[in-house]
Amino acid sequence: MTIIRADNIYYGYKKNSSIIKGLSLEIDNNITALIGENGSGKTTLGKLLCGIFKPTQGTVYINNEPTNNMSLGEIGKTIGYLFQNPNRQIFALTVKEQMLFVDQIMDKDDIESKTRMENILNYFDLHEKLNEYTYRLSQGEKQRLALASIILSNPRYLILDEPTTGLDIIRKQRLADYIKDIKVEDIGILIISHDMEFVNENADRIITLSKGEIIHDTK
Ligand SMILES: Nc1ncnc2c1ncn2[C@@H]1O[C@H](COP(=O)(O)OP(=O)(O)OP(=O)(O)O)[C@@H](O)[C@H]1O
Repeated sequence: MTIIRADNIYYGYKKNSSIIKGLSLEIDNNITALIGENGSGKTTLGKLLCGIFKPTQGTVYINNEPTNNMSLGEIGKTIGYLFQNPNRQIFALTVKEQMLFVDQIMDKDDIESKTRMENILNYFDLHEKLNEYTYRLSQGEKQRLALASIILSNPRYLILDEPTTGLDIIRKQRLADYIKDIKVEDIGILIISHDMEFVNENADRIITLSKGEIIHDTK
């Protein structure tokens, strides 16, 4: 089932120069990896697919709906995006506040959402950090908190930009296990990564980008 579709999209940061050049792509709810050399446009494409950027030409569809006029909030109900730098995602003073912020947005029954929050924090080994200031967390802990808070909002699809950066071997394995677990729940994932070992072990499909164009797709 196609979740995200890009139809002949273009995007550039400067006038008359495109980073993404007439790219078309269909992504289903599998585990897809997006690889390519530095500067090939992976992060730019990830941000286009989740609506942070709007294409200068062409259209991105989510569940067959064009996203041109959708707000980031609307898209965010379906797609969760993990920034390459977790500092861009973490804005609350403490771990608990970061998680509760998402919770309040979700507007769910208290006990149910509290249990869900605790389970997710346990899963990412953050339960003992509940009252910790976020600025005191290590890079790997920030990465896990950013991911935990996205997952709490229950997205149908996840875009993870360099999710293994700053993770040790055990945490990387935990992330791989998590990816397998949520695949069972029918949540699709796009992993943007340079970590070929992680990609080869976990992805069902590998898309290679070069100079803003798809040059290889194992689908
Ligand atoms: N905010 C920006 N303003 C101007 N140019 C930008 C901006 N962000 C990215 N670029 C340029 O766009 C191109 C693609 O960048 P992008 O971050 O999408 O590549 P990437 O494949 O994710 O790279 P990396 O593997 O290094 O993370 C690069 O040449 C980069 O310098």
